[in-house]
Amino acid sequence: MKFGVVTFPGSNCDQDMVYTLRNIMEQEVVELWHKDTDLQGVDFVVLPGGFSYGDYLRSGAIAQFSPIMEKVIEFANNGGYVLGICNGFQILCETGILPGALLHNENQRFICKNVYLKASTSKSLVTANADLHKAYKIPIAHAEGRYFIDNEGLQKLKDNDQILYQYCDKDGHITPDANPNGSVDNIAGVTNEKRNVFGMMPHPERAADEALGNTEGKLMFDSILEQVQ
Ligand SMILES: NC(=O)CC[C@H](N)C(=O)O
Repeated sequence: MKFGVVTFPGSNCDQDMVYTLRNIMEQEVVELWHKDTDLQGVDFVVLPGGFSYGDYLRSGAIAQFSPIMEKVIEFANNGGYVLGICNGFQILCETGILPGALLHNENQRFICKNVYLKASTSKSLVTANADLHKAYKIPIAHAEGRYFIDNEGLQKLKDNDQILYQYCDKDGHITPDANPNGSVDNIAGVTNEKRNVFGMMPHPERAADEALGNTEGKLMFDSILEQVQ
């Protein structure tokens, strides 16, 4: 599969993503620049984590207007696969392709630590392989990760089975104590109604290499490749 990883000024997880896709998952990867207006025929676009445009105004608020985003939005609207990790998720919410918004963490601090996640549905490319009863240990690193959506939007997410991941404790219980940032319903990731766009705050690409001592994030990439190929 041919992946395109977009770098914005201020992205800092782009090379982690390129490394994981190219070296661990052994896929073809095209490195795309925010000023590009050609997706070079990729099958799957990834918007990586970081601080695009310095997180000015709000994380993702400026990146959504990058030249490449016009193409990414067109690609997504035509059914193309798009995955946003952390800042990528923030950008996708800013564009409105994904529902909801990412607000400042409840404690108003940048949080960098391992958390536990549970896949909430197996009906998606990224969670198809997940054991719905297992808590996966994946790192987070963000200041604006508190997922917010109004009650009507939340109901719609639930009715359409669009919640991908929820924060939980190590035994898989979804409790307020296991919620690192104050997200509505412990939500850590969502998909769109058409199920071709995915966003999540945790970083599976930082937990995919044995050298890092945790490969629980690799499952998500395995899942994507198994479903699409
Ligand atoms: N690792 C990331 O992508 C996090 C950066 C993000 N802009 C924030 O909320 O702090």
